[in-house]
Formats: sequence, structure tokens, C-alpha cells
Amino acid sequence: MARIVGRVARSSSLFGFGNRFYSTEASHASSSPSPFLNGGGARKVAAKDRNVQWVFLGCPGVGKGTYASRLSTLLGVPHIATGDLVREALASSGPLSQKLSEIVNQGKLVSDEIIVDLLSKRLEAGEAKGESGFILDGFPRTMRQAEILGDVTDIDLVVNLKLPEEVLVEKCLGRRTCNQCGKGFNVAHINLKGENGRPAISMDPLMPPPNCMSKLITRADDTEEVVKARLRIYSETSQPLEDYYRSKGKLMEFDLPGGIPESWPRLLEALRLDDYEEKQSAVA
Ligand SMILES: Nc1ncnc2c1ncn2[C@@H]1O[C@H](COP(=O)(O)OP(=O)(O)O)[C@@H](O)[C@H]1O
Repeated sequence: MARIVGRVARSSSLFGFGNRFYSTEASHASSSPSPFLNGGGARKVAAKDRNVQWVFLGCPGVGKGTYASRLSTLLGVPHIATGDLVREALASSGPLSQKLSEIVNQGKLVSDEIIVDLLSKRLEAGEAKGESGFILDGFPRTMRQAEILGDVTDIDLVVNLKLPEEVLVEKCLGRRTCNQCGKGFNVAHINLKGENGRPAISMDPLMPPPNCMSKLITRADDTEEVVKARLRIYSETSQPLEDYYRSKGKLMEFDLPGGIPESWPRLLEALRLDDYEEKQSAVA
């Protein structure tokens, strides 16, 4: 762990993702050629020459977006959420948007081809802007996606965030986004009693400021029925992914102890990033 985190975030370095998913340069032989890879693997850049390449796993509603976004700001790497890429594609007009809306509104997963295409384009656009490293949120969701990712780049660390299921449904139903500033909030009051060895969990709502209050929107797929479908699909697909990254020694399990005020410092400690800002300013 310390070794992984010790390599954290250099302010400028080579872009770590090499030739993207659609590389035509066969610079390493892939053991499981992907139909998306267009005939080969990609150059893998040594971890010491690039920023962190982390993945956040966790059920819908666990807070992957919140913690991945905070860490991306801290480490200076892009936070790339495939759910956001899907929602952007949904908001655009055209045949893809129609195809996606049916799938997403039922809580189902988008095909590996579509999701890899969206992610690939996002990474290419980032590379063109000089981005380095990434924190992926919501990808990979299937073993096929994990294999494709593993073919093209090295993942340094996979953080698996966990919360009891009762809390996840309430958190999804409480999610709100301001349609003007784009910030996310949560109006749910969580108060789960501790029982059978499980600690109590309480989370205060993350209320929007008054000027966002009248502009709040709820995601179309955050209805109780669709949330439950998403949780079911997640639990069916996540086990092999967790096992895969565990077997590679990359999985860090993290039980969230509560809301952001309790969880954020503990997560930084677990990642050995608690004194990161001080160290950065000492080096600068
Ligand atoms: N890696 C992925 N593979 C397939 N579908 C995805 C992937 N990432 C996002 N999606 C689609 O976008 C929807 C929203 O994703 P996301 O915002 O990550 O939601 P959540 O984690 O709350 O379910 C998912 O329900 C799914 O339809």
C-alpha cells in the first residue's frame, strides 16, 4: 500500500494511458485480444513516470463519485465517471441517446462496446489536454471491461467502498443535483442502528445552499424500483471483479464509517494520504 501511494501524483508527467483502447500499435501481445482493441495492446508507462491510475468500486449510492472527486482534486488527476459519460451521451440528440435511455432507465448495464467507446474518447480528449493518470469511477463493471483495461494499462490500486444495503437505497433516493452549478447533494437523513456486530451509521444530509434549492433535479434512474435493480445487478457482477483485483493484490476494502466528515479523514489515512497536502507544500 505504502509503495503504491508513495508514487502518488507528480504534477507533470507522461500520460499514463499510452495508446488508448483503439491502439493499432501492437507493442505487447495480449493474452485475450479484445474486439475493441483493434489488433493489439498499448504501451504501458512505468508507474514512476506517470500519475496515479486508480479505480473506485462500490455499489450505487455508496459515494464513489464524492470520494473519487475529492481525491482527484487532491492528487491533481482527472476523475472519470462512466455514469457521467453515459448521461452526457443521453443528453445529446441522436440514435445513441435513444438506445441508452431504454437501458439506463431500467437500471441495466450499457454494453461493453459502448462504454469502452465513451471512455476511450474521454481519455483521448484528456490526453490531448495533457491530462495524466486518472481515478476511474464506475469502470470496470464487468470482467470483460476489467480485462480490456488490464490489456491497455496498469491499475495501481482498486478502492472498494462499502456501506450496508439499507443505507444505499436511502442514499440513492436522496441524491439531488443542481442543474445550474452541477454540484451533487443528498437530502437523506441516515440513522442506522448498530446490531449483530455491525456498527451504527449515521449521516447528515448534504443540503444545497439556498441559491441551488429551486434548481435541484433527481436522476431519472434514482427511483426505488430502478435503484433496487441496479443494486441487484451490481452485486451479481461485482464479486468476480473484487476477486480478480484481490488476486492481483490491488484491492483495498474500505467500510465507510459514516458521512463525509467521519469517512474522508479515515479514507485519507487508509490511503496514507493524511499528510499529503503538507508534504506537497514542503516540496514546492
Ligand atoms: N462501466 C459501465 N458498464 C456498463 N454500464 C455503465 C457503466 N458505467 C455506467 N453505466 C451505465 O450508466 C448508469 C449510471 O451509472 P452510475 O452513474 O455509475 O450509477 P450508479 O453507480 O449509481 O449505478 C448505470 O446504471 C449503467 O446503465
